[in-house]
Amino acid sequence: MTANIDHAAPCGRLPRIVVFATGGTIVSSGDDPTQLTGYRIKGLSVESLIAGVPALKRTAELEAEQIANIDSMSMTSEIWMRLARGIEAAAAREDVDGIVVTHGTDTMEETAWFLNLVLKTEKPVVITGAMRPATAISADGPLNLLNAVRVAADTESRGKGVLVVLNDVIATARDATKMHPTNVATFRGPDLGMIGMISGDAILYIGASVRPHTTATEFSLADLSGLTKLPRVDIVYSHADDDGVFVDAAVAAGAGAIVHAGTGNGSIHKETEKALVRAAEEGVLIVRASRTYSGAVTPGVDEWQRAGFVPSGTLNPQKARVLAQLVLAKYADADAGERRKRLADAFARY
Ligand SMILES: NC(=O)CC[C@H](N)C(=O)O
Repeated sequence: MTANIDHAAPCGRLPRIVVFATGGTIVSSGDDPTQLTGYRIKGLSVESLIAGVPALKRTAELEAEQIANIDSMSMTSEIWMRLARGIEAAAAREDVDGIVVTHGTDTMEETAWFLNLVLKTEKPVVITGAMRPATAISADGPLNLLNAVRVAADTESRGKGVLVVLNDVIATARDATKMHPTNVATFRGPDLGMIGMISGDAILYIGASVRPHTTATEFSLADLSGLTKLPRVDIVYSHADDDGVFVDAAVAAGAGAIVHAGTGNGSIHKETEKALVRAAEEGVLIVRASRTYSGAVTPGVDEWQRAGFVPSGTLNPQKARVLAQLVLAKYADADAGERRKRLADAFARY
């Protein structure tokens, strides 16, 4: 069904959307319009971004809140928690119809996935950013922001989980993945996660995620109330000549879980396997993900299953890491066996 923004405003007033800004390319500046890489955040604020898109005024009543102003490769779980608390407070307000988050694209998928698992709201939460800095020729940020606000203002976007909107695509937080370092069509790939599109000013949904999200997950901000950051989980990336050095380093650094970004179907080098089995025996949770970035990782050989390694299914390594962090946070007091069972259940469910 098509919903046009002109028809989405609740009874005679413009929808009220709260924009939470965290930084990213969308507020970055180059030295001149042709500088498309190597730019930096140089003091542009979310207000200046909004002021540069006059059409926003006709689309929604906007409120802006700056949560951070960083490049998202330096994102932290401390910011995630602050952001999630801000969103929940805004979403609880009766006069607020939707939420937009502006964010760098590097870790956008991780932030979106975290929010998708913990937020307890049916109101639309849309995350957007840009691939070209605000100063660039053909900057993509202004239209992405306008489209994100349109999607957040559309009543059809309610209850769909956190949505990633970039380059006219509406994708689920679960499946959207950054696939290109510079192209504006970076969120794409074999498992794109696209459930809708923006065509002109029309918003067209063509699907929905069947995995539980937001109000239907076991996770919430209440589980994280005593924490200033999420538990440590490291990703170890496999390759020829691999060995257990980084696994041992992760255990020594206090990792509660390790996500192994294996070759192929979550495969593990025989030298690394010894270190992972040792880590599992010490109670560290082990997730087998894949560096192939598509398809599903299945349970694998008997030895891996006996050691309690959990296959990541269709979650990529960085999203598997976030899910493992939430399991560790929620089930911190459980014994190792129970925690591992919760982890396996979470990967099967979400
Ligand atoms: N296109 C981008 O947003 C990437 C720029 C920056 N590295 C960030 O993620 O914030």
